[in-house]
Amino acid sequence: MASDLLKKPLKLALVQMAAGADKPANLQRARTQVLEASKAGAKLIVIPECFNSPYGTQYFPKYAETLLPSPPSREDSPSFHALSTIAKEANAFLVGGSIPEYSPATKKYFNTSLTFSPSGDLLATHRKVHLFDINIPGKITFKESEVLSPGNKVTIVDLPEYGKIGIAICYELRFPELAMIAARKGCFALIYPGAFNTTTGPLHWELLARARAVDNQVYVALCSPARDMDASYHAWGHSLVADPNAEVIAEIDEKEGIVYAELNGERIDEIRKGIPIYKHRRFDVYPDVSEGDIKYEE
Ligand SMILES: NC(=O)CC(=O)C(=O)O
Repeated sequence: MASDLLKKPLKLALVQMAAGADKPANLQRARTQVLEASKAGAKLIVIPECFNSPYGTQYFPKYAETLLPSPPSREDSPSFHALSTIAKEANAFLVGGSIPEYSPATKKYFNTSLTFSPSGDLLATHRKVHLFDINIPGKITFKESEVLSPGNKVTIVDLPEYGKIGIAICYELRFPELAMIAARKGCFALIYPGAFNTTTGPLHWELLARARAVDNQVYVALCSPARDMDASYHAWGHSLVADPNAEVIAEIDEKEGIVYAELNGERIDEIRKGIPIYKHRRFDVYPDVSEGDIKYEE
């Protein structure tokens, strides 16, 4: 029996690519690796957070592109046009990691993810809602809000013929509310382009992916850049997929490569039938965060 959440099996690929200082080279690298994933049969392909630039507040203004009005011109956003073309060439849904965005209207910068259909049409834009501002003395200090402004919407994307996915970026994995809202609005998977680091990654990356999966009984996919020890930010890597039972079903180390997983709606149904938390919730005792005044894009 086909699942209501994911109507047919879907091959997912996470492209853990290296992203350096040369933007055209990053775009070319994304193309080569996305096409490789599509040749292997992937129909939903994800690339990492900040795939067109090094990750760091000092780089965002230089690499930022203007996305509005949409579609932007090729001069305003070479990455938008590259992603649209790559999705079409790959004949796959493409979650285009994220890029630094500049809005001339508001004079603000954002960390923005664009998702394209297999025909190259833009399906969704997600601006990182929770900015990564942390200070772990002696280890890592990072303050996205020095340069970036936050987005203000939950993003849910309908993939025709398959079902819905929730999209959020990196640090947002730490906010269970976003995941709960997307899952309760009917998503079969939560997709996070992300770039944890060698301080937070070892303890939190897999833990949080498995936590969001077990909380919500959905697939969770995290796609990181490959680690570059010459860069100012050392990405954790370890792109992975957790299944609805919180089992890691595919994972890579810190080097470049592609992670594949078959997503199956019947697996979600089976897990929800065995442990029916969806039926046991007590919204007479506590509120349902997926109801009420939520700003989301669907
Ligand atoms: N880079 C991020 O947005 C988040 C991260 O590294 C962490 O939460 O840890």
